[in-house]
Amino acid sequence: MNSTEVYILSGFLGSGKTTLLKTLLENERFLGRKTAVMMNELGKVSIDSEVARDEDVALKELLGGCICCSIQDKLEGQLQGLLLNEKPEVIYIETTGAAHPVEVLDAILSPLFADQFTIKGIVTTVDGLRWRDRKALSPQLQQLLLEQVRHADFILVNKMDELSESEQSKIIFEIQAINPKARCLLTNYSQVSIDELRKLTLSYAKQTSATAFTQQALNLTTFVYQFQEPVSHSGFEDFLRVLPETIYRVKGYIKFDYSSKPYLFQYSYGMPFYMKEEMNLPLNLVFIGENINWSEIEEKLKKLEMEFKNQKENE
Ligand SMILES: Nc1nc2c(ncn2[C@@H]2O[C@H](COP(=O)(O)OP(=O)(O)OP(=O)(O)O)[C@@H](O)[C@H]2O)c(=O)[nH]1
Repeated sequence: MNSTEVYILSGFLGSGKTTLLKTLLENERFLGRKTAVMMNELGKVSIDSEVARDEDVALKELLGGCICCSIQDKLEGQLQGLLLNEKPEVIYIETTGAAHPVEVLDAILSPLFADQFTIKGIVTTVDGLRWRDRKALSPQLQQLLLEQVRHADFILVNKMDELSESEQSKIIFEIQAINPKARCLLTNYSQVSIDELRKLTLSYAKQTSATAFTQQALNLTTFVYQFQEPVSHSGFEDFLRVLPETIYRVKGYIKFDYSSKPYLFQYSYGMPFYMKEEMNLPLNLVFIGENINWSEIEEKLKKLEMEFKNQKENE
């Protein structure tokens, strides 16, 4: 099955995410791809959704909370519904301006279907004026602006028309200093070509050295491991003990040597958590991290599975 491309549109309130979505949907209409949109708004009533009122675009709205915290479960259900019923080739997820990028990725990557996605990247719009005057914001909001820039893979410094040339270069300089890996573009009304975005890739895939070389280096990356076998619990604990600190999140289902049912496993900033499940679920483990060599992680997990298999054969 072809995997669905997913783009996360992040950015502060009023920075131009909906305008960007409009641009992208126009591009998609031209390309003729089956497109779906998920919009998340903090309020109970959607204001922006008419952007996607096109019979060719499947639209899901998540209202009344932020996907990165209060309505994660609802998001999972809606994404699964979209995948099953609409089978889109591409999904655009517009987050609320208050969302933190790591938490959004976390919310989207359900172990039930993460292997059906190719997360292409986090596209962040920055309101140039807001950035210029950011010192007037509360420290928390300044921090959120910074985090949205730091974790982005593609940054649109928007509302260029409102800035002088020297302000434009100063902002680009500041943003590139915070996130040198992201592509950074100055835009008016979030005008960007979809071809530029399609060059992004955030999900780990086995790469030949040639493709790895041409691919853009990204900050946050994701990786899905599919277990074929149970593993030893103590071996898995050893694996966790030496996980790099920049793996922020691991979640999914895992089977241990002593139980026929899988466990839901959650790991957040160094803390593991296990809960026994009553039914068999796909044994996918989803990882989110920064600057990680995922092939090393993959090798270690494979080794754990092999060890269990060999041990069983010797019994
Ligand atoms: N002057 C100027 N205005 C812009 C530009 N891009 C967007 N806007 C305007 O800025 C306002 C906010 O744009 P949106 O695209 O709705 O921003 P958003 O990030 O979706 O906003 P929220 O949904 O509130 O988070 C709208 O009135 C846009 O027309 C730009 O490049 N220049």
